[in-house]
Amino acid sequence: MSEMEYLSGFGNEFSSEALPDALPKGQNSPQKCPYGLYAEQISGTAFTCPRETNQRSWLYRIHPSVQHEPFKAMERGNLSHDWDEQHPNPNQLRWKPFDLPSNDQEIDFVQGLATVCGAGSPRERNGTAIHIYACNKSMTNRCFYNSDGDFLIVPQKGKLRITTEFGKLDVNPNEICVIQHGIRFSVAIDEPSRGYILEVWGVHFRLPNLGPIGANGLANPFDFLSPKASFVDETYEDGFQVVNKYQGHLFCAMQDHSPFDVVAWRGNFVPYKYDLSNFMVINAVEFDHADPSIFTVLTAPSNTPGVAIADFVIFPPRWAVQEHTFRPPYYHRNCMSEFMGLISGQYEAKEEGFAPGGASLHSMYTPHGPDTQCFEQSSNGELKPFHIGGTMAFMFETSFGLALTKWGEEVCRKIDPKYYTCWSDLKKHFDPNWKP
Ligand SMILES: O=C(O)Cc1cc(O)ccc1O
Ligand SMILES: [Fe+2]
Repeated sequence: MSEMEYLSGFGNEFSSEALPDALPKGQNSPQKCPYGLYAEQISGTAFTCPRETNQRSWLYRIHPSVQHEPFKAMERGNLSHDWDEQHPNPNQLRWKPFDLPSNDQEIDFVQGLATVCGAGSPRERNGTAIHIYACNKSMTNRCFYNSDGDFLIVPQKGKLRITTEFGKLDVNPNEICVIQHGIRFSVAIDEPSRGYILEVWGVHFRLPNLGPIGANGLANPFDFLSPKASFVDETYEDGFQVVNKYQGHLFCAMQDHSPFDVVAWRGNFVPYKYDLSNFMVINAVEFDHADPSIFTVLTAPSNTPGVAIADFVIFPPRWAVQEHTFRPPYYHRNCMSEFMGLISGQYEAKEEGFAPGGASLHSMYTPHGPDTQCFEQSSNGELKPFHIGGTMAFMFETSFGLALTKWGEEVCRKIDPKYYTCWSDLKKHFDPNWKP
C-alpha cells in the first residue's frame, strides 16, 4: 500500500468518503443521510471531556452496529485479566521467543491472544495488560472489538493486514498500530505471525510532551497514518461473527452483514499506525547515559502528572558517541515495571539470550542492568563513535505492579530459569588503594 492511501497526522479531525458527498454537509444527523446511510457516533471519551482530550467520530454506514443477535459467552483461550492466578513473582524474568501455532492447528489473531501480565481493571478503567499474539490463519467473516481498552499492537513477525470500520491499515514489523476501544477490526495474515500488545484501560495514547527539546522531535505527528474510508456491502448467509472482549471475557454475536460497511466517516477517534524508523532520535552527545524516556513514542498518562499508566518506548538504531562514559544502560532499580520485547537484531545490554520474539520483565525495584559480557566490554572498549544498528527493541513501561498470568509464568513454557546467571560472573573490581 502506498502512503497516499492513508490520512496523515496525529489527533487530527479527519474526513473520509469512499463515495462522493457521502458525508452530510453542515450537520452530523440529517433527517435522511446521503445514500440512505445510517448515522452513528462512536465516542472515545466521555461527552463531557474538555476539548483538548475529547475524541469521537461519526460513521455513515449501511447498517447501524446495533443490528446483531445477542452476545453469547465464548472460550477466551489464554486471555486473562485474573491477576490472582499466580503468586506474585519479583524475579528478573526472561522469555525465549513465544511459539507460533503448530501446523496442525488453525489459530487466528483473536484465538492467538495470550495474556502474559497486567494490573488494574477494565471495570474501573484503570490499568494495563500485556498480551502476545501468535496466529497462522486470517480472520474470515469475523471481527473483534475490545470494550475494555485500547490495543497498541507491535508486530514482530509477519505483516498484519487490518480491516477496520474506518478503512484498511497494513502494519509490518517495525511499524506499530493503535486500535482504540470499541472499534471493530479483522486481521488477515500472509504467513505465521507473532507480536506483542500493550492494552491500556481508561486512557488513550498521546504523544509525549517535548519540553526543552522544542517544537519538533521524537515521533513526529505527520508520520502517524490513519485509514481512508472503504466499505464492504455484502450479506453473509452463514453469518458474520462479532467477537467482543468485555471485562476480560470473550463474547460472540452473529449478524448477516459486514461490520465494515462504513461508507464515510469524520472525527478524531480513529485508529492509526506509525513506522518506528521515522523516530527522530535524541540522545546524549557528550557524556553519560540519558534515561530511556528520551525514546518515548507514545504515552498513556495516569491522573498523576508525569506518571504513565504505560509508556511505549523504543531502543532504535542510533549513534553512541559519549566520551568517558559507560554507554549501555546503567544498573538500576526502577519504581516502574519494565516489560521489554525485541522486534529485530540484538539489544545492547544483553546480546545473548534476549531473542527477537522473546521478552523480559523487570518489575518495580527488581534490580537489573547489563549482563557480564556487556559490562566488561563497555567498561574497557575504546570509546569511538559507534553505530548501534540493525536493531529494534522496545519497552512497555508501567507505573503498575504487574501480575503474571498462569499462561505467562507456566503454560507458555518459555521462561528461561537461568536468566539470573547473566549477572553471576560480574567480578569484584573494588580496589581500596585506588588513586584518582
Ligand atoms: O532495563 C533496560 O534495559 C531498559 C532501560 C534502558 C536504558 O537505557 C536505561 C534504563 C532502562 O531501564
Ligand atoms: Fe531497566
